Amino acid sequence: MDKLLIRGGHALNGEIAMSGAKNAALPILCASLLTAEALEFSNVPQLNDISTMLRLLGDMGVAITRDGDDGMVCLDGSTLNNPVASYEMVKTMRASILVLGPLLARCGEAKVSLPGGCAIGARPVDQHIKGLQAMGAEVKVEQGYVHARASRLKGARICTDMVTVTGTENLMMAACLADGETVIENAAREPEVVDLANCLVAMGARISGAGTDIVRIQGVDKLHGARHAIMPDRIETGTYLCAAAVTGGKVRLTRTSAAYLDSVVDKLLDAGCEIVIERDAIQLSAPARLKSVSLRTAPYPAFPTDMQAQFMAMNCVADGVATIRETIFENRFMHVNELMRLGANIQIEGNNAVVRGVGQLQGATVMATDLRASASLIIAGLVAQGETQIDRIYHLDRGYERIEQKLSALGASVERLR
Ligand SMILES: CC(=O)N[C@H]1[C@@H](OP(=O)(O)OP(=O)(O)OC[C@H]2O[C@@H](n3ccc(=O)[nH]c3=O)[C@H](O)[C@@H]2O)O[C@H](CO)[C@@H](O)[C@@H]1O
Ligand SMILES: C=C(OP(=O)(O)O)C(=O)O
Repeated sequence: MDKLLIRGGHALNGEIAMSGAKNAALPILCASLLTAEALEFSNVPQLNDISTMLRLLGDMGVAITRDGDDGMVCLDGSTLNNPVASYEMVKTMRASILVLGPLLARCGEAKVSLPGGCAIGARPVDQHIKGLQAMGAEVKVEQGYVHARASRLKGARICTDMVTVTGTENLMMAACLADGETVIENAAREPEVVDLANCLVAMGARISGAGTDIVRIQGVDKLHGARHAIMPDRIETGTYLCAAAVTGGKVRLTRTSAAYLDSVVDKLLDAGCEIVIERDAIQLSAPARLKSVSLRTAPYPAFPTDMQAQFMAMNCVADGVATIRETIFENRFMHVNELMRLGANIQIEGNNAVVRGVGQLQGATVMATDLRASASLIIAGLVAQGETQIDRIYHLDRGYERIEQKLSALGASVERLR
């Protein structure tokens, strides 16, 4: 199993380009299930989750052409013949549930394994199922699989119990081919939902309100082929900003946008960083010592849960005491014990973590437990004295494209041990 060895103490300086967003690319690839015409996507990141999704779509009969080097992926759903997502596929990637809505809408049936819990929480999919039932689907959950049938879905008014990102995406895709209008209330406003909606509209869907909490979809008989460029990864961007901030560095991140990062940029300014926003780049200059910043995670446009662990790592070496409140996932503090192995001072009280900044972290061997926890350990390792070895980095390869090359290009000492 691959490990990462980091020799801390190098300030990150220079310029690197950001990749396409994992969490936009995953639902957008699933949109290929909605049409028999070809789709061409650019800026698709090379990540394990993307390979898993392409394998899953391939299993279902979608024809795939991928040019790894330039992020192009072409999908042709005219040969779709197997509306089934097996446990073997789904267990490695929760986002596989995103095939449920489009499969059902196009094929009239779908059999998709329940994703099950994961390190950060139970993550049920009851809202996805409730929404499809409201659209007239007959849904049974048996032997770990969701079996859904509907000769044609019917438009419906759906109000989800909580804001759910993939739930909104699944229902939005299903509604594109439903009979009549679907209204999703309490919809997720995440930029990735908007990117998916833009792609669906390019395919002929009739969607309004994406990016607000009420999305309206007027069903059409069929969708057609289209081209779409995946949006930049705001979480990858935020992660490199934190890495530069913690090491006292100065970086320019290109092929990205600050437009989706207001809450993160605000916290970095509060921490004492200087930030220059360009049209498709962001520059950050770190202060000699960061100030602690408290935060509370919540659905977009509030502070993203996917950046919580990275800010926790920054706060470990900042001046002062920060309170970090996680409100989205019930178990997203798995990185805390590992950060403490590096000398951090953190106390957990329910869904609050109180972080008291220390003068210096010390390198140690730590274990990555989930994707963003892994990122937080890298950030901590970059500023720790001596060597930090991070085990189980397969989590990292799900969501960060060429991370050791990108960090090395900024002057970090990072080595993959195989
Ligand atoms: C592939 C992808 O885009 N992943 C993102 C997506 O995950 P994902 O879409 O899985 O997360 P959700 O927005 O659905 O989850 C939000 C909360 O709602 C709960 N819930 C959700 C659906 C449901 O049917 N029932 C239910 O109880 C979840 O357990 C969680 O507590 O949004 C999360 C929250 O921004 C991010 O951390 C993930 O990176
Ligand atoms: C939790 C994440 O991803 P997923 O929903 O795919 O597990 C993430 O991107 O931080």
